[in-house]
Formats: sequence, structure tokens, C-alpha cells
Amino acid sequence: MGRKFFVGGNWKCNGTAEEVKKIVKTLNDAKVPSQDVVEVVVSPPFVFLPLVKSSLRSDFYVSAQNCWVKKGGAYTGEVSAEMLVNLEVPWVILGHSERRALLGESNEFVGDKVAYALAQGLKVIACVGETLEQREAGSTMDVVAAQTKAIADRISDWKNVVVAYEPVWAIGTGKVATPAQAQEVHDGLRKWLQKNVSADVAESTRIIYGGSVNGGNCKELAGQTDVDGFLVGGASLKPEFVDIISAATVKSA
Ligand SMILES: O=C[C@H](O)COP(=O)(O)O
Repeated sequence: MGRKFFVGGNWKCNGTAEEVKKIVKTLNDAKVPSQDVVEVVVSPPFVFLPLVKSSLRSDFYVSAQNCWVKKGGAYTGEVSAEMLVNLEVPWVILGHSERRALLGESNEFVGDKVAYALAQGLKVIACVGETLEQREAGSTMDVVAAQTKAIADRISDWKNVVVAYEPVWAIGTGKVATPAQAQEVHDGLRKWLQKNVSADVAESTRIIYGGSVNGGNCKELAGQTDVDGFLVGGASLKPEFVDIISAATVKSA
């Protein structure tokens, strides 16, 4: 079974209600490849999830950008996986590098979050990626393998997991990884899954790329064998997100 192309739009901490309505309208009016070809998920800030969910076209899905590591309770400011399930939000992004760096989320903490969210029935976009310093030190594969291992150690079923490879140096910088750089790490991650999880999981798990993806570079990146889609930040707030979704046709061509 082929891996269906996956395009996620991570809106991060952006937008007013008016801006959100405008983005949704652009998406709703867009002509994109069918659901058989591409799975599209947009991830607004928590407060806009109900608005987006209720107004977004039915062939696109919503995702939260984070959730708490265990059952809800006395955790001021957090949102639990159960709450997302209750609101019928199917996806959650976990382990984004901004949270790892700014909020000190460790590999183990992210692994615990992934395991808990999956156990509640959520689907997870799990982010991994190296800093520029780590890349220059030649430790890219070690870093992403350790991040992936912390997840693999805690879960047994990968069917609801998409792995997002997001080199930190490429996020929001306009400095996109070359298609060859992306392919090299995606291939390395797939081999890691094959060796440490199973051949089936390696073959079926989508590994998507994130980091300055835009309407201009998406097709070449999508052409790489092991690039199964994108997690898009800045460009997901703009009409060019539609072109990025349409890059899925590169795979089916
Ligand atoms: O989650 C998305 C990534 O952080 C990429 O962000 P960017 O497309 O703005 O570089």
C-alpha cells in the first residue's frame, strides 16, 4: 500500500478571527487533488479550533498544535488529549522544535505525550529535527534517531503517526533544506524504523518535511522518494498553501 501524501499547515501562534475566516475561505474555494491523493490537515491555535472545524471544507481536517502529557486536571494553561477528542479534533502536532527549544520539552516528555495522545485516539504529527550546530557537528542522524527512539520506546502501533522531519535551521528562516538533504534524512529515518521497529512500519509511515516550504520549492521536494508530504508554517497562512497541497500530484504523476 502506497503512502498517501500528507500536507499539514501549522499556523503557529498567528491570526485573528477575521484572518482565520479569510484563510478558511481561501481553502474552501480552492481546487485541490482529491482525498485519495492527498490528506490535508490545518492546525490553528487552540482558541480557533472550533471556528475552523465548523467552517472548513469536509475533506480537510484540523489538528491541535500541542496537548498535555496525561489526563487533564490541575494543569493551568494546558489542554488535554481528552478535550481534543471530545471536540472531535482528530490530529495533534507534538514535539515541535519551537516547544522543544522554548519550553524545554525533552525527547522523553515528547515520547510520553505521543504515547498518551495515541492511547486517547488522536492521530499524531511527531516532529524531529536537528539544529544548525548539530548538523555542522555531523550529528544529524544521531539527533533525529534519539528523538524517534524516545517515541518508539513508548508506542507499538504506528498507524496513526506521521513523522515530520523539520531541521531547526530551516524553520522560518527561508533557508530550505535541499531536496537531497531532505531525502538523505528521510531515507535515514526510514532505515532507522526498519531496523528498530519493523519493515512494515518503515514502509507505511509517512515522513514529511518541514522548514521554509513554499509554493516555489514544494514540487522538487515532493519529487524525493522518501518525502511523503510537508508540514508548512509561514506559507500555510497564505494562498500558496494551495499550490503546496497540489504538489501531491508529483507523486501520482
Ligand atoms: O511546523 C512547521 C515548521 O515549523 C515550518 O515552518 P516554516 O514553514 O515557517 O519554516
